[in-house]
Amino acid sequence: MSEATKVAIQGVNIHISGASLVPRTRSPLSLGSPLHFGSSTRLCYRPLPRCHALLHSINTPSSRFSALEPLPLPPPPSNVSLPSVLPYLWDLASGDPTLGWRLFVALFLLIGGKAAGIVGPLLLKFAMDKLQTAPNYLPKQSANLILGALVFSALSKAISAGMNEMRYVIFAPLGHATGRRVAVHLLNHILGLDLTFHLEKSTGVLARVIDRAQRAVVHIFRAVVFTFIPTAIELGLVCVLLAKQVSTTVAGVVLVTFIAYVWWTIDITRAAASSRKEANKVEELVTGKVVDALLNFEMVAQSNNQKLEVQQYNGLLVRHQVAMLDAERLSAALNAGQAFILAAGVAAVMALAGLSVLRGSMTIGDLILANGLILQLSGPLQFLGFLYRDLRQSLVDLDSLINILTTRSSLKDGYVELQKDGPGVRIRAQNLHFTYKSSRKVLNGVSLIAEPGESVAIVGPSGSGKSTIVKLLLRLYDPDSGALFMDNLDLRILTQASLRRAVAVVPQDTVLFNDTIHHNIAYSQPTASEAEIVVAAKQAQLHDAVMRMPGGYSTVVGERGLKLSGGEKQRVAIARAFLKAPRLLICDEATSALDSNTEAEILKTLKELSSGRTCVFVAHRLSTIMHCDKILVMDGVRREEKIGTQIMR
Ligand SMILES: Nc1ncnc2c1ncn2[C@@H]1O[C@H](COP(=O)(O)OP(=O)(O)OP(=O)(O)O)[C@@H](O)[C@H]1O
Repeated sequence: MSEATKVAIQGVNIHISGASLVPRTRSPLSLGSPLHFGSSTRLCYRPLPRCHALLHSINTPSSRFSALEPLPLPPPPSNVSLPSVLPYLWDLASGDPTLGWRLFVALFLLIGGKAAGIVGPLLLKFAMDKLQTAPNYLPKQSANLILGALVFSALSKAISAGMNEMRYVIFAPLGHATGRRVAVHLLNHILGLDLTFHLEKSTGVLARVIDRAQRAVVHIFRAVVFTFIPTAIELGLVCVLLAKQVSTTVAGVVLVTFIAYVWWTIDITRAAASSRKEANKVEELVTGKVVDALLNFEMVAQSNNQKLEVQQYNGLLVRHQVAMLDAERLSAALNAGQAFILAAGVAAVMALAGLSVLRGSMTIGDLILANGLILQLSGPLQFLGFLYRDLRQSLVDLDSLINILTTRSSLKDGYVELQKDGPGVRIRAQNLHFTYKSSRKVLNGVSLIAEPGESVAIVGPSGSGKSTIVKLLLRLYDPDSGALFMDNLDLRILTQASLRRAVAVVPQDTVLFNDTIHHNIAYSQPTASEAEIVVAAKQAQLHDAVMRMPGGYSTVVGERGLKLSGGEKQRVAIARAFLKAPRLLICDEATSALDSNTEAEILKTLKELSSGRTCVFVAHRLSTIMHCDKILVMDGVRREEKIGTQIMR
């Protein structure tokens, strides 16, 4: 190799050679002749199995509910106190076009329901007073009036309950829609965070946080809109009524009872919250543990570590049990205390009212009214305690939501669009240095130039940083120093979406979703037509294998479906890449897990795929890189002072 063909590598132990800097002329990919498309391609599809129908339904949201609302949503609350969370939820809910009329109708039903509840005891008092003072014989009209009052006082409870339920039906969709918006927002945010965040967080934990946040929003709505506000209104009405109709002392006793009840509820619930917080934390660990053990079952079984996994799981469950028992003890104290305060309040009111009746300053009707109104309040009060606990729990759950929503990606998105189409892309790496968080230095001055259409191999011992270069090329990380350019544009100024649109990766282990093979191929280009997917599968030499599957392209593959062989999985990745028609193709040890026959076949397909594109091949085997234009040798020796010049042809 002439000196001129060598590409200088700055830095210590990494070198690149250009086997030929003159791009080879490659025959353009011939797509047309062997494949015939059109209506006949539809014959490839067999009837959808049930599971596919289910997956299909997941992808087509009901028309009753809007699909994805435009983002962004309001900034998350600064803390999880109710005064901060409520405006946040209000902002979220106000995006719903039905908010106005739902609020109006709910308010009407709220007032109507509470009024109906209070009218009952009033009618009863009226009937009792009339009966008490009535002579032995009443005219028919008066008797009918009393009977009517008695009947309506009984019916008023049902009217009140009916209006309350209707209020729930009218307002509940808003709570659920807001919960959904939060969950969508959260998943959108999480998927936008960098790889470091995802590597640090367990998948199980993140799934749980999303689930809890969604439920927390629904609970907060239920507690605040359906209980706290209505109960406060009802309390006000009851106290005013008691003061006017019975006595201010009785109204005072009811108020004191209520304050004592709320105080006890808040005090004990606060104490229980820390136990629940601990229980939540451990629950996340428990879920993470189970998901990890089940996802990595093969590894667990191979290492004979079933016992270890179960032991660790049990240890976490014991911690969870302790925290839960603590919370349940406090919950028992809460319930008992609430019942006692309520009973004491009712007893005091009854004693006061009874004395007044004996003294003649109150009628039996007044006593019945006082009793009726207190009982009327006690229903929501008992519910209030339960919902307050729910609310506290929901606020604790929202804590994790805020933590995640306030986490920012360490990679700031760029603003320039990388062209999607073109014959390959020009890559320039300039003196790259990179260290993973809390790890040793991995890249120490890597430089490289690949012209459009050239193929570059990256070789080197395990751990020398080959895949790290791929991650930098995909901008999953930024280099600590130095820069990477595509089409002479720094990756940091490119939008991540346009960069990733122009790049396709065939990894060592292809990720398959538990979905149809059709969906799995289309994953790189979700808008692709059926015909395009079949073309890609044929180009990847996958079509015949798909046609042998029980459901053709509708066969569900992945962990919960049909298992594919290593070679078939790689062909799915290659079909994805064909479909995407990238400017840069990255094969990250794409054939290293395959036997030599399969490898040879896959390499043939990859060669076709790489034609006319810039390609980066990360490989251990010489067979994979023989055809490459340039070879970057990563020297795994980590002594920074070592400078070698190992050139491979
Ligand atoms: N997310 C990470 N956090 C910390 N260290 C990491 C991370 N990913 C990789 N490393 C470390 O960086 C070094 C380079 O890893 P990399 O995967 O780039 O090597 P490689 O050359 O591709 O290895 P192999 O051939 O085994 O795939 C290794 O020592 C690895 O342990």
